[in-house]
Amino acid sequence: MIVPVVDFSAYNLSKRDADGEELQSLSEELKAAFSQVGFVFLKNSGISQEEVERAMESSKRFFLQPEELKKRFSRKSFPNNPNHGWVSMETERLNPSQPGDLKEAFNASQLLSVLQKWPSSDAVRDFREIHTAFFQRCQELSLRVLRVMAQSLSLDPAVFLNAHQFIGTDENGTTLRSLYYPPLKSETVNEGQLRCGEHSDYGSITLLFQGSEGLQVCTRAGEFISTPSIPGTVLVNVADLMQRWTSDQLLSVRHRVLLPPVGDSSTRQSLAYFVQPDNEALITCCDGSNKYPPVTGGDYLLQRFSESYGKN
Ligand SMILES: O=C(O)CCC(=O)C(=O)O
Ligand SMILES: [Fe+2]
Repeated sequence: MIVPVVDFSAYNLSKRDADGEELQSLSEELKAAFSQVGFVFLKNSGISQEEVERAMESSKRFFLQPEELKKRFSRKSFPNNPNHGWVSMETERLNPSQPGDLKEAFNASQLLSVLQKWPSSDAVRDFREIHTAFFQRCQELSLRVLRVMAQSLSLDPAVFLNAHQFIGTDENGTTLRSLYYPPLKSETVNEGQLRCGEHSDYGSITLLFQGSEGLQVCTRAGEFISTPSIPGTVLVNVADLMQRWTSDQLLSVRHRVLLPPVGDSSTRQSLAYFVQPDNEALITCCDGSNKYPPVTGGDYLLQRFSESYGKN
């Protein structure tokens, strides 16, 4: 199994609308990828490699600051939005049966909230502006992908869009997460510990921009295979709530980030844009079946967060 590369030119962000025939063939390619592999590389999406590098470079300056400075922005220290902010090394376990992940992250969500706190010391003065702009570009692209996905299942093209109307506000949990995997010494790594434990994502879809290799994706036969990092593309995957929404027609697949080889002290960066349905959107199986009970986007997300961060 390899992750297919699909050309998104027909509905590229610089285009106002798409030609009907081109859109139809794009939707067929996406359906094949999402129903068989769960992941697809999109090329010519409209988000440039320069935009990705700018966001990664600004994040890296934040992560390289002393711990005390980062702590001021810790996740859970903002009562208005418990998900926003910095996550320190080994705090999160995406595979709850294994030790904490060897990564740091910064989650940005609810951009429009005036209460949101953003890093603003000299080294990271541009952090808010760059992350907000990148969030908005990812938002535009995700809505386009969701529209094509609805068409791929012969549904009303607006069916997924209607449940993603409030991205960026406090009524929607969509998050841009910048990830930094620091250099590791193999002596200090615990048994079973990874850079990012085996998991599937929670929401509707995820856009992932990787600075280097390291991601592995699980095949239907249960074997993890390494994916390349292809500059200029965005890796898109179906997440758990979308699999449930589509009554398992589209697959949310487990993935993980491996440790670097022994003696390799390189760092790794990625940007993950986790698209979530609106908190109040009621997700019911889109084929009209009752394979899964209806759940709201907000309740589903809270339940999944409590599993990966523990109860405290
Ligand atoms: O860093 C990566 O490449 C993947 C991260 C990931 O899968 C996640 O945070 O959900
Ligand atoms: Fe993931």
